[in-house]
Amino acid sequence: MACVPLTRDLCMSRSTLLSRSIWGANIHRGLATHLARGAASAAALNVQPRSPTTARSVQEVVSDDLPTISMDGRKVAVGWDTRTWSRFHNIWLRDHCRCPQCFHSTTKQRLLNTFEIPADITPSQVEPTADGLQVSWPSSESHVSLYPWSWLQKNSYDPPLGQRETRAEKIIWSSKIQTSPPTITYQEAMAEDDRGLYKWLSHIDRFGMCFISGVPPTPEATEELSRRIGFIRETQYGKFWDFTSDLAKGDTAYTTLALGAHTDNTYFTDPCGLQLFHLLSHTEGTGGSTLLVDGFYVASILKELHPEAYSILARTPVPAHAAGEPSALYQPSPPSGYPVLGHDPVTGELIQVRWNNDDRSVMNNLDPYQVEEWYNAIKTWHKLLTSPDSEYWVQLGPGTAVIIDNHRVLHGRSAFTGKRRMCGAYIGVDEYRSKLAVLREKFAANPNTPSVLETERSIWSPAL
Ligand SMILES: C[N+](C)(C)CCCC[C@H](N)C(=O)O
Ligand SMILES: O=C(O)CCC(=O)C(=O)O
Repeated sequence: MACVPLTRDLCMSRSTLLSRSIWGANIHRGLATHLARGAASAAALNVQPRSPTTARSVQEVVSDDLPTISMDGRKVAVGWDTRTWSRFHNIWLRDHCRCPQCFHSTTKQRLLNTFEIPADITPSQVEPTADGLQVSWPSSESHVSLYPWSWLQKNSYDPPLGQRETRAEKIIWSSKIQTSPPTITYQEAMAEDDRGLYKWLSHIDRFGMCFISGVPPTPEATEELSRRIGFIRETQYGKFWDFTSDLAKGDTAYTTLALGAHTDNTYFTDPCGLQLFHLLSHTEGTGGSTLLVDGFYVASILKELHPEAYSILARTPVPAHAAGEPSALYQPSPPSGYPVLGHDPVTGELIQVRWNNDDRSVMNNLDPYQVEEWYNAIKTWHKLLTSPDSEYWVQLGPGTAVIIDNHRVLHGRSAFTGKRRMCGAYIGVDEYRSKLAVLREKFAANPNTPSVLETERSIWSPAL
């Protein structure tokens, strides 16, 4: 649809211009997608109509269903309906051009030199099209950008429209989950079409853990299973671990001691994302049950019943160390550590639990007036963690592995006697979330559109 430039920064689509008496010539209707349509009033746009046209005529203008577009100063406003407008800075739009000159269509990396965009850049034309908002930029050779409406809605920042790629809803659980814990079979997990792998990772994403039944009771099969998700995260404990109570490594996991509910790697800046355990054998003794606790469930109760304690655990950094191996002395960066309850700085949602009281270092950063309330807070936290309502005890055995989200689910074990052989692996949180994102692209895409694997990954992928 050709554009008829009206003034420096305004344009009307030719058909719109010819077929309508347009209110405030810089207004046209656009694709309202699933949103109710309605006329935008001049007041809402803070725009002086170019001709004495009432808002009503704007409503009459709704012949096609494209959003209303307006430009004021350094922004383009998109009217999704009478109450819902998004404003995008010109420089922001230019910076996010996805044309092949500005954005590498294979590597999905920005090619445009952001820093050469004039601070006062203004479109020479803006036009709503069925494919999205089309913006022409003043330059020696005309440069046209196109922004799909759904992309603009997802990435609207003024205001946020709540259409961001939200993570799958979390299903928080108590000890009652033992009646039907999330489980997949080894065959499903290993199936080459990855559908079972997607089911497995979707369970982990929702529940924070998942059992895998029918696993051949060998370290080799367990390692192969772990690698289905991503490469194994190597640490001072090695890559794939196969351990017992021989203090082969300087950590109480390599003893017969009980381990209270904890998350691993609190001494790392970046604790592992997933941890898989498979008990290969336990002979000549008893005990060694596995403890699982949903840290998000316990945090939700703490927040409800003890908001002050929640707030202290959410803001007080906790130092930690791993110093049992002569060749290693781990502390997080910064050494002051991170709070027990970590939150998304944008959404405020709880996204991480970091808790290992055994690995906790010296609390030398506490506000002197905070010391006792901090200890009261962790006592309250511990009381909830160790309640029968929270603790899910399960006896693992050869053939049944369990994988946990180490940013959410705490684990532990009861003391034991005899010979007990456990194997497993860490997977990095980014490797886990990347694999889940790729599988979601493959399987959760709109069934009416070809799988993204048959086409290029969209340059409009919500993750980019
Ligand atoms: C898993 N594996 C047996 C290899 C090591 C266990 C290390 C446990 C450590 N205290 C932590 O909480 O991170
Ligand atoms: O031995 C177990 O069952 C668990 C050990 C443990 O908690 C760990 O390795 O982090």
